[in-house]
Amino acid sequence: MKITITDVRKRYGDVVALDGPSFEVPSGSTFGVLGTNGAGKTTLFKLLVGHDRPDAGRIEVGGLDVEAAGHRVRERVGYLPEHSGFPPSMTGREVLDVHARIRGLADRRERIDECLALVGLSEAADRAVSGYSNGMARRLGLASVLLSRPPVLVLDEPTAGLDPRGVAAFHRIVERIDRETDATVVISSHVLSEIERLCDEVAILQDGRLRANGPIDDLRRAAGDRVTVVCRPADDRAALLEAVQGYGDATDAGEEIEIACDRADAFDLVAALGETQALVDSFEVHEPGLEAAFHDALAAETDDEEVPA
Ligand SMILES: Nc1ncnc2c1ncn2[C@@H]1O[C@H](COP(=O)(O)OP(=O)(O)OP(=O)(O)O)[C@@H](O)[C@H]1O
Repeated sequence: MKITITDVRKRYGDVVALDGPSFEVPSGSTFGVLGTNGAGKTTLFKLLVGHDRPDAGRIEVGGLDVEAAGHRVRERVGYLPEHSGFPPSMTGREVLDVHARIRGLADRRERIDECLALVGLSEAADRAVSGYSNGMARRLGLASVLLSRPPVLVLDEPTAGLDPRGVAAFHRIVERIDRETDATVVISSHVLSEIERLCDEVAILQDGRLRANGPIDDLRRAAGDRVTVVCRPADDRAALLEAVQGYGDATDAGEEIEIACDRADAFDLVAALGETQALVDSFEVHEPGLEAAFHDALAAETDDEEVPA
């Protein structure tokens, strides 16, 4: 089910939370909304699921206007908010039973079992939620969203605060949903690698504005002229930093030094590193990823701001 966002604006007092982004989420895609803190991701999701109204602009889900069609849109969209809580004394199964009853599901028992299995909570289903880890609670939240098989899933920073195992488990579930259903899945995150792993397309927001959007492969290709050379210094890191000056933007990244440079300059840099072997233990050249596209998108904005009106 396609989602269309057109020139959506939202203010909270003096704060402009959304400043007119327009983009489409293709039907059946797994779509990432990427942005730093305060970029407007949660605001956009609240408008998308009808929990709040835009000041201007329009959002359509499968051709239905969210503002005009209210509850008909909410039936189509399963929303996992950034923070959700459950009554701690209830078991996971009881929580899902309440949600299933509210939605009037006919095949309640079977569907609850299916959703528990899908999120890997079958064995923990009859334990009190108070004993669940953060990761289990998030997966229970996802199960509650999946119960009514909504054609659109909106997941707001679903892995925030989870440990690496919890993140990996959540990712596997999203990948399975992507493989096995036609659902359109919209996920927000500020973790680039997560979006890169899970999503086909992305919209990058900053300060409420759309900075870039499209298939991740296209954004990567657009950023393709930049590569990152990562060096592990021998003893004298200051001398190495000095030696790489002029080839690109060098960053002291803990144990390593990263030099972001044009592909054309990378050859000269690698040759120079070869000549200064005493300074370098090892180096690698990294091809551009979504990270390069993200930084390009944000840097383009900084450049715009530097142009006098
Ligand atoms: N109810 C509100 N009242 C006042 N300001 C708000 C409200 N909700 C959001 N904002 C502001 O709007 C801007 C966008 O916030 P939003 O929560 O949508 O960003 P976000 O991208 O989800 O950020 P995060 O990654 O930190 O969750 C921020 O400056 C935020 O402080």
